[in-house]
Amino acid sequence: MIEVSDLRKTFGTVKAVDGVSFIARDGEITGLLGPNGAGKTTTLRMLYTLMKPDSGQVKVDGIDAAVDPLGVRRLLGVLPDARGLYKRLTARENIEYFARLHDIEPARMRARSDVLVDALEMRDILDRRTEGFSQGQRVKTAIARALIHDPSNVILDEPTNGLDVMATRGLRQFMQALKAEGRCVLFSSHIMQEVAALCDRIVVIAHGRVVADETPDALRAQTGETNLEDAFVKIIGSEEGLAA
Ligand SMILES: Nc1ncnc2c1ncn2[C@@H]1O[C@H](COP(=O)(O)OP(=O)(O)OP(=O)(O)O)[C@@H](O)[C@H]1O
Repeated sequence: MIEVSDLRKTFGTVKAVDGVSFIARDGEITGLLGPNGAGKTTTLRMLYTLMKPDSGQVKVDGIDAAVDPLGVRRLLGVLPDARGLYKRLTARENIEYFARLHDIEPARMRARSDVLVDALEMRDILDRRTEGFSQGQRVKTAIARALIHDPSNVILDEPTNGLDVMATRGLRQFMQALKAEGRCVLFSSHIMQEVAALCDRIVVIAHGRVVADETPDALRAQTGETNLEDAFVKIIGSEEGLAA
């Protein structure tokens, strides 16, 4: 479980994250939804301890990220916005390198790698150097690498960015499987349909603030819109009105 309370981060005069609080629960998919520049990536970076918040608290499975950042990292599998593969290495080598960083013994690493490679349908690219990989192939490799230590919490920054329809479908099924395994899955997106199709809970973020935190059905009911995209526009629109 990931608990975020009153998280804040300012860059110069830009309040990128301005008091964000929410809970992402185990066995659920939580979507962080917001327009470009809303503060999603900055929020996620603070969650996975890449960036220090100005204030506020992040807890993963009860561990405070400010007190024990390494402990938190062990509990997280992260697909960062910069996928950051080692391009001279093959997909397999990228995955194995992360396994070694996590001190996973070889037999366990092979077993876990096999599960991920099959689930992500990436056996055909496993022994190719990642240089020249398509977006979808890069995302698959980065996800396999991120989950090699079997983390109970999974954070994915815009996972379907740049993926085609088939790759997106595959990734959605994969995320649903992670949920079915009881993991806490948190991902960011600016695409309403994607969030609607996947999430148990939607945290809408605009101008660095949470403007809604609901189930998809509650979001529709709250805004009086049956179409989630209209609901989203209404929420973001009214927030912009408030901010003006
Ligand atoms: N390192 C940085 N230095 C200066 N400003 C930053 C930095 N990182 C983010 N920002 C600013 O903070 C705000 C939030 O950015 P962020 O990347 O978190 O948004 P986002 O919701 O992830 O957007 P997108 O969907 O476009 O990726 C933006 O105004 C952005 O320009």
